[in-house]
Amino acid sequence: MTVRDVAVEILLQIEKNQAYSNLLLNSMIKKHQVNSKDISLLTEIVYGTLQRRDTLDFYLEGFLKKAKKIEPWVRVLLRISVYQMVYLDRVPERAIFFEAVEIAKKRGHKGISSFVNGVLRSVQREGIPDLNVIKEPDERLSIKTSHPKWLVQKWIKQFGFDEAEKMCESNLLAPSQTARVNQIKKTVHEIISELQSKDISVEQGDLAVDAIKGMKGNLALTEAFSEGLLTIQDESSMLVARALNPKENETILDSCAAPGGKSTHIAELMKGTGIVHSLDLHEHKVKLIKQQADRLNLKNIQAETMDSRLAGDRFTKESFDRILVDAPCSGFGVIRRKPDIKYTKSQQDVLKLAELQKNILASVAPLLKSNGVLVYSTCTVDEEENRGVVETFLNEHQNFERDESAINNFPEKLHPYVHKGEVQLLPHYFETDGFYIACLRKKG
Ligand SMILES: C[S@@+](CC[C@H](N)C(=O)[O-])C[C@H]1O[C@@H](n2cnc3c(N)ncnc32)[C@H](O)[C@@H]1O
Repeated sequence: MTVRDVAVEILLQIEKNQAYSNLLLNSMIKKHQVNSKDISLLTEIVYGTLQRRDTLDFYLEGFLKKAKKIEPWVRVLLRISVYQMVYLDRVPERAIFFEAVEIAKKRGHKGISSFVNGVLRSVQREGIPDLNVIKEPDERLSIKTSHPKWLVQKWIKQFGFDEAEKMCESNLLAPSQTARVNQIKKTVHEIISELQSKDISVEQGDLAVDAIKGMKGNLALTEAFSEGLLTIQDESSMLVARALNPKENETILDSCAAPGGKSTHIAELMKGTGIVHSLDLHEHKVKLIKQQADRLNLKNIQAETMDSRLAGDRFTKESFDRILVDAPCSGFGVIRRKPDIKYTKSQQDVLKLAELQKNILASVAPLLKSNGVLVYSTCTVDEEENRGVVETFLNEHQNFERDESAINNFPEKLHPYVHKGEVQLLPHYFETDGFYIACLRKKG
């Protein structure tokens, strides 16, 4: 199968089965033994086409008017072809046309291949339509950046038009790769010079003191990763354990812990002492926490499969020094990494998730000691989750208050975004994931 054959197959499965783009891409690369030089083109076509799906449909609309019903695979093929024509300078148009026609012949018949050829030739001849013909600003932003209109309208209401526009545009960029240094084993400077001596160019991160950035290629394949010196993690996520601020020998609950990014960070900050109880609802995901703890040689993590809404049946009241609720959320902060999120998540999902987050917080709150710290975090930017959930929690739990101590020690460049013990990072502020962190304390 050629790169474009595989791209059509992946995009079709995402559409039909709502498969996760990142997981499916990795498994298809393995299944079809895509060679390393083709992986970047495949990734670019799959993510680019997915990121710009609605824009591409808008471009194609005028050329498809006379067509009766278009089969899903034909639409996907046209989308990837127009994506390459419009956004990828280095791919010659004759290669795009030739491959599109070959795929259409293989998957369909001669009639379909002439149809595909005809549509693409018309796009080439007449050019793509100007997006400025869309008069309504919210509709134009929705089509231009390929975010559903309800979400664009919600973000305009929440952040204002300019901020919403910046966020939608930055969601189209490729995510950066950062890693956390396991500071039990090496300092950030030691790791940087070690990697540089192997011609891997890296530098210190911008926001988190544990971060290195700028690496190209797959970090999971490096020696430093398999030796447990590094964990791939976005810098915004690294701020969560710093906000929790665990101390050596403490007892910590991480109530939604898989795949273990933050549990392992907490365990590292405790230098392998004390205990981190890491819960997750799904058994297969709990295995991932154990794998990460083993890779990093962390003995102070105890991972268990459990619904954290039932944690009160398993643990005694007031038994934890600190609790983290890194909650299941809509994920609107990680659209760069998982573009499918913007098409699959609905406002109803947001409301359900906010309810689940409130229930998890309410269940774990009694397990925290007096003066203990509760951190609630999400990788979303949605106000009905995030701030809305914290406000409901504080109204219903008068024995809790906002806690500014740890979050005020964040690097100075974050200060404009820190307010009363909470921080909302949007992806365009520092090219990180969009992330929300709130620190609360149980009154003594
Ligand atoms: C945002 S992810 C956690 C990421 C993790 N903290 C990390 O840094 O790697 C949310 C997790 O919550 C889990 N989850 C969802 N509902 C849950 C529940 N009721 N109890 C425990 N875990 C739950 C999901 O399986 C998912 O792994």
